[in-house]
Amino acid sequence: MENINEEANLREYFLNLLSKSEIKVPDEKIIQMLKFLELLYNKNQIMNLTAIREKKGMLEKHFIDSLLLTKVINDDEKSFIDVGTGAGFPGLVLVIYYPEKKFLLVDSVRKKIEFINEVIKELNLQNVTTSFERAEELIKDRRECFDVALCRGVANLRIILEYMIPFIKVNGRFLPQKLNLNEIEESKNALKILNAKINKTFEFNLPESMDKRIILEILKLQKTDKKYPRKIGIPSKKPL
Ligand SMILES: C[S@@+](CC[C@H](N)C(=O)[O-])C[C@H]1O[C@@H](n2cnc3c(N)ncnc32)[C@H](O)[C@@H]1O
Repeated sequence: MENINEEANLREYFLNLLSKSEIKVPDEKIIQMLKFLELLYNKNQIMNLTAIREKKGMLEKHFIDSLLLTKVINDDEKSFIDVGTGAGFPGLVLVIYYPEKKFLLVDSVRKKIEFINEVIKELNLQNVTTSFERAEELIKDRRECFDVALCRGVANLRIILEYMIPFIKVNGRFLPQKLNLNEIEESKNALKILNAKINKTFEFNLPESMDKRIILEILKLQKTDKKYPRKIGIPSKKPL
């Protein structure tokens, strides 16, 4: 009985967050997202997947935060890569939200990708593949393949620009999520070298905590020189 009540409460809480954020999600996808939440919560008891340990916090700070991207993603964008997806944010939430789009979720830590593979199997998701390579390695067979690149919480903007811009097609978009605009100034050199520009910044507040969230829209203007990204570890040790 208690379980049924908890489930109903959480669902109500999620619906309320979605409504405050003006994000519409059909019923069958809500059910899938709540199953993903349950799997994450249970796995997080035995393995450190996220520092947010309670379900309501996960719903706001992981699920709603990931879904903010739906306000920026366009219908004609079909192929996505999420690097450093961790426990699946933002990528796996968007896999559920957009069954007609294709996703590649990447993390260098095998056990995180194994968790994601469990969720994919459990929810029978068909529009996603995964890899536990590092971005600097994976690029060799995925250069300029994706309409959109995603990356949340991985590293400073100038570092992730070097990881991500090479994956995107010319005229494609990189949509990193950030907490503030502080890293833009020091990323100017990286943007120039990688032939990319910041086109827009979108600002949001999470619906409960009111914490600020930023999504940057970065356009890839021309092909990236094949020497980028540099070898494993160099982008983070010696950022552009
Ligand atoms: C702080 S976690 C963020 C996870 C998730 N994106 C989120 O926002 O909850 C950063 C993740 O990036 C991964 N990572 C860092 N550098 C990477 C690289 N070069 N290639 C692939 N994954 C990387 C780490 O293994 C880690 O899981």
